[in-house]
Amino acid sequence: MENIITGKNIVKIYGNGTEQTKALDMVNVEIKKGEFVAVMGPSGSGKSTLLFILSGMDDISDGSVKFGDTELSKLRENELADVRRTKMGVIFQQPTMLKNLNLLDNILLPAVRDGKKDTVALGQRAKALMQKTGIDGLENRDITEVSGGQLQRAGICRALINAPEILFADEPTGALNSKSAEEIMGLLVGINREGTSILLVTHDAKIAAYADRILFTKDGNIVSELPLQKFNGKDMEARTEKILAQMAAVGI
Ligand SMILES: Nc1ncnc2c1ncn2[C@@H]1O[C@H](COP(=O)(O)OP(=O)(O)OP(=O)(O)O)[C@@H](O)[C@H]1O
Repeated sequence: MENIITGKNIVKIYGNGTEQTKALDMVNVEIKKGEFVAVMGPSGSGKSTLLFILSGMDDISDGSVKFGDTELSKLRENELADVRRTKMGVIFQQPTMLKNLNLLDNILLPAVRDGKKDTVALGQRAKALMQKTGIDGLENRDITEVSGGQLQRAGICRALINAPEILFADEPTGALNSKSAEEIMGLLVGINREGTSILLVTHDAKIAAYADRILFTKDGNIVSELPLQKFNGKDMEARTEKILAQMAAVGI
């Protein structure tokens, strides 16, 4: 299978002068098309930095990141913005939605920015995504009038509106109760089955257990990885145990 993301010798240094932090230190990483990869590791080990770098939201200090055959650092700012908006989706712990727009308009925003003119098709796509994620009927709600779980579902719809090739998710269930978290993970598994690659950052082994492969980070490096079978709705406990055992083995 082809790589959707190839990172080589990635170095990320924040700050300058005496106040420098090396957040990533020669990281090599590959994500295959269609893969669902989770990144786990202690606080400050570089998980979010890796997600920011691989999604082009932040630039590297050294090394290279390719999206397919495209070297991200070689793109002009507007070219990178286009790739990010049309081929990548991002969700965070707390979706940042605009307060003066209803849920539907927030979901449509990346497509409107993309200049897509076929508003009927777009409306239908938004409707289908809202149905799939279980928030149809809430189109006209203000973002303050929905639950955290519903807002995260809207965040997923927004991330998928331009049919991205990869979804980056940084602690997407971190603010949710365990039932909502399970439902969101079920949605992500479904999205992955339909072909969208996923890179998920989490500190929770139960959440990482939905992925096909786990990368473990420590002190700015990937120090270990664990391949799993594709999740088929079973063996959740055994998968979680495996992850916890490997974390203990590598001392994280
Ligand atoms: N904008 C920034 N400026 C300076 N240092 C930063 C910045 N962002 C992150 N860092 C530092 O880089 C290192 C890696 O941070 P990062 O947020 O990637 O870790 P993480 O594994 O995602 O942590 P957490 O689980 O706490 O979110 C840490 O030492 C952090 O303090």
